[in-house]
Amino acid sequence: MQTKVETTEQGAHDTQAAQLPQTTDARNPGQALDLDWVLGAEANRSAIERRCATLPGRRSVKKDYQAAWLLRAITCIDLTTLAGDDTEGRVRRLCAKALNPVRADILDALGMEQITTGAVCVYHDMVPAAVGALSGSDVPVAAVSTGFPAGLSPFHLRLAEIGESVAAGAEEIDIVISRRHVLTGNWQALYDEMRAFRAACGEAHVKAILATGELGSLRNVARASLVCMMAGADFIKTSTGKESVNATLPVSLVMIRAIRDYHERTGYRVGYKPAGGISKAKDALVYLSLMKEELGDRWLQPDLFRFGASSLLGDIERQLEHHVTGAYSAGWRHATS
Ligand SMILES: O=C[C@H](O)COP(=O)(O)O
Repeated sequence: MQTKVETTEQGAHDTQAAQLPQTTDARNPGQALDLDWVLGAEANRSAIERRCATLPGRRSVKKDYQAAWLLRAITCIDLTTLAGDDTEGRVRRLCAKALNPVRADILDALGMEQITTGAVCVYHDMVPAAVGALSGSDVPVAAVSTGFPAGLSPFHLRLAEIGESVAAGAEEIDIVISRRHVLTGNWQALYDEMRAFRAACGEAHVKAILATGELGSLRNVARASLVCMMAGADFIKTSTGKESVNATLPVSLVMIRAIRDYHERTGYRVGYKPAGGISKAKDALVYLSLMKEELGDRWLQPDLFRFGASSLLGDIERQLEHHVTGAYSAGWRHATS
């Protein structure tokens, strides 16, 4: 029997392409824990910091393009309130803002239809108020569960909390991982925990909060990102917003490259959510351009990218108003709740 032998360079490329997994829009099912892959993940801090240092200084998009990017950023916000003094009234006001994030006259001037934020993100107790306020819309409620923000409540209670949030109508669950599993290199324990959280979520999508400010090194961030994706995370998220260091560009680059690696090896796209301390429109533009450069346009959609932010929307709306009127209004005019 004759076998076809590839002799041309193109033939070699075709063979290589045939070996790559097909990209799919299906939900990431996860896979077995691959420790060789995890332990092979490294992060060169100085190269990462050099790359990130070039980002904010870069000429950014201007005028109408900038307005379009800012509107896109709004559609990717998980509009968040995670405060001990949250009330149902505050959550209802936040939901009203999520449904109408930009004033009609500004949208008219930009020639845009109504948009919404990507989701509203609240504590478990506030889920019913948010679900009620958003009913009839496409805006999902995301609940922070599993003993947010420390994630140190008994494991069975963390699983039960997920179940209760889903039963109350949350369509997205932001879980917090046990940092100690990462700090002690217990990747199997992290994988098992994440797998159990994913199973408890059922159809609800799960975002794995790594709390990167508490993981000790960028290498740990890379490894924890891979383990959570292998265990079936739909999104990986930087922070709770409660750590002393939250979303940063170097951490983002490491996580985004882990997402790229996972996609190249498995064909599954996992989403990215930087969270905590992102409050300026210009920072949002930097994150969007980082996503575009590292992962491509497909990751600029709300099903694959979210900002976890409580005050970003106000600054974006202020910048859009300036774009339309030429004047800046006071920041307090753009409060979100
Ligand atoms: O997940 C979202 C964060 O808790 C929001 O943090 P932020 O209040 O600093 O925007």
